Amino acid sequence: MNGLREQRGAAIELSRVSKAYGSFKALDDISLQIQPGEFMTLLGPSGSGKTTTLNVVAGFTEVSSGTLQIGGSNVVGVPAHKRNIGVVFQHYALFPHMTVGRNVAYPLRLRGVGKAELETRVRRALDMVKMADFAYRYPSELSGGQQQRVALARSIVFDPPLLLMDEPLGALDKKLREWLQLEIKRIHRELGTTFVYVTHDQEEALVLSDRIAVFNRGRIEQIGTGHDLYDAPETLFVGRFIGDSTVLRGAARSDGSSTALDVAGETVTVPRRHRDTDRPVMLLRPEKLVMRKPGVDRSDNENRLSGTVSEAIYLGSGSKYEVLLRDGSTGIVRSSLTDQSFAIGDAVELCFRGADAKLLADDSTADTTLT
Ligand SMILES: Nc1ncnc2c1ncn2[C@@H]1O[C@H](COP(=O)(O)OP(=O)(O)OP(=O)(O)O)[C@@H](O)[C@H]1O
Repeated sequence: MNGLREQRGAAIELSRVSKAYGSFKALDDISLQIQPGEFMTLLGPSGSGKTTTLNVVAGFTEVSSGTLQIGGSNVVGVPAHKRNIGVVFQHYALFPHMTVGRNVAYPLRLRGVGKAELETRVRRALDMVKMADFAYRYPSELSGGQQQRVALARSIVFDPPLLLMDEPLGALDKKLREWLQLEIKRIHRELGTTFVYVTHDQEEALVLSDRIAVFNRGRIEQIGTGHDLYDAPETLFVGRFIGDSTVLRGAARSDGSSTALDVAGETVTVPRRHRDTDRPVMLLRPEKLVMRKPGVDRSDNENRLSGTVSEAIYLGSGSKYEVLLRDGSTGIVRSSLTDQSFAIGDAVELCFRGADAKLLADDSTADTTLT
């Protein structure tokens, strides 16, 4: 038997996978490569295809077209129970009539593992999720978070090279969720197993993942590290889904090396050309915007937009402000404790350097699909 620590993760490769239900495409030509031992999160709004993708990998859903390899082997057509994958769902699905110990031992019994080895492995899996003291309890005697830790122990006890988790923390309160996120991260590090994790919560995705695949309407919009997605979103949907953002729209003009937008009579400029085919928008992260009282001097290459503070949210370490712009859209600014503070109703200017704005193609689905 290999120790848990020596377990290597499996590589996964989905290539041009589609899944249709009648004329509806739940997955529309998805390609995704996951490295051995990687923590990959599938992130997106409800109905975007995350669970369908996970179910395809698990073998619970067959693809309509495309290929799927796990550990270098083609597994299309291989039934779920022959794929040797650990799975954890949102609802704990422990057997209520079995103790914690027997629940965790179950996958080993199925595999005919002998008593001595079974006991060692169950103990080790329960140790890993810090539930060793609960081996003789029944699921009904555990809290939701404890049940989910037992479900996790049951899914790793047979050393699967791949662990799939579908919103495993979705039913838990925020504090517990944040603590278990760190536990899952630690377990991933200790095991070296490949983890594929489904969530609609972008903060959770940022905390956990090596890389994130952002889903929208059955397609993957972008795959990258949290840093890539925040700093260099390739689409407006990704820019809006990850982190806070201000989106500026208006009639566009390009003069070869720069693009200007007319936002309700105020012109803002970025030093880049947009693609001729695009209706361009500018996306700004809160930390790239500076809020000032109107009329304060500015540097030459600074853009400014007038607005009115519509919301002030105290965050402890600073404040977050929403600013109603002239065109009716909302700007989002973050300020630190040392900055000047503003009150709702204050007239302000939002200032930014053109180089700090992302120029992206407009996409009408980007606003409506936020969760
Ligand atoms: N068996 C099915 N028959 C018909 N449509 C389905 C079936 N399973 C899923 N769908 C549809 O496929 C789309 C993708 O569903 P999926 O469960 O993958 O979304 P999701 O991103 O995981 O969403 P959620 O976060 O709400 O679980 C949805 O529109 C869903 O209604």
